[in-house]
Amino acid sequence: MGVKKTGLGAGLVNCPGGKVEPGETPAEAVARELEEETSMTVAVADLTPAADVVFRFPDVPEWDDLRLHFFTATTFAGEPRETDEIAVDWIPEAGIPYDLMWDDTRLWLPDVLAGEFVVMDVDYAGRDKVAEYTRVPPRAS
Ligand SMILES: COc1nc(N)nc2c1ncn2[C@H]1C[C@H](O)[C@@H](COP(=O)(O)OP(=O)(O)OP(=O)(O)O)O1
Repeated sequence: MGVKKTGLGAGLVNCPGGKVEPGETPAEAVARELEEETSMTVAVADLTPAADVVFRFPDVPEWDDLRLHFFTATTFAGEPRETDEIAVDWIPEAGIPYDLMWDDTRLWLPDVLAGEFVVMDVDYAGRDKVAEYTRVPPRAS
């Protein structure tokens, strides 16, 4: 993970990622974004679904709802390299800087790192504070 340099969430610490392009699965998008943003590579088959989180921003009408598909992997190639998009590096689990990340991350990433698959709905108050959240059953698609 690292400091995102551009776009939504610039200045926050986040994991590599980005939007799913037409024709891609979320896992294919993760593999592509990881390589674009860090130069590391991972095979789609080596990605494990780890979280499915929907964010709503009712106070910010110009922001659409977002759905985040988060994956983990233990098999990959390369080492993180800073790019124009994110200043990535390895961060030890005990040092994850939740105070510098999207406010929702602290609600689900610890359970993901403990091995759970997390499905959650999160409503923000304004642009940067979680108002409420709910763990929900796995979605149909
Ligand atoms: C509340 O919103 C978010 N919370 C969390 N925890 N993570 C988020 C949120 N919004 C985006 N993210 C993640 C998803 C990705 O890992 C990164 C970047 O997402 P984004 O789609 O904004 O990335 P871009 O670099 O703008 O996309 P492209 O590379 O496709 O242009 O942050």
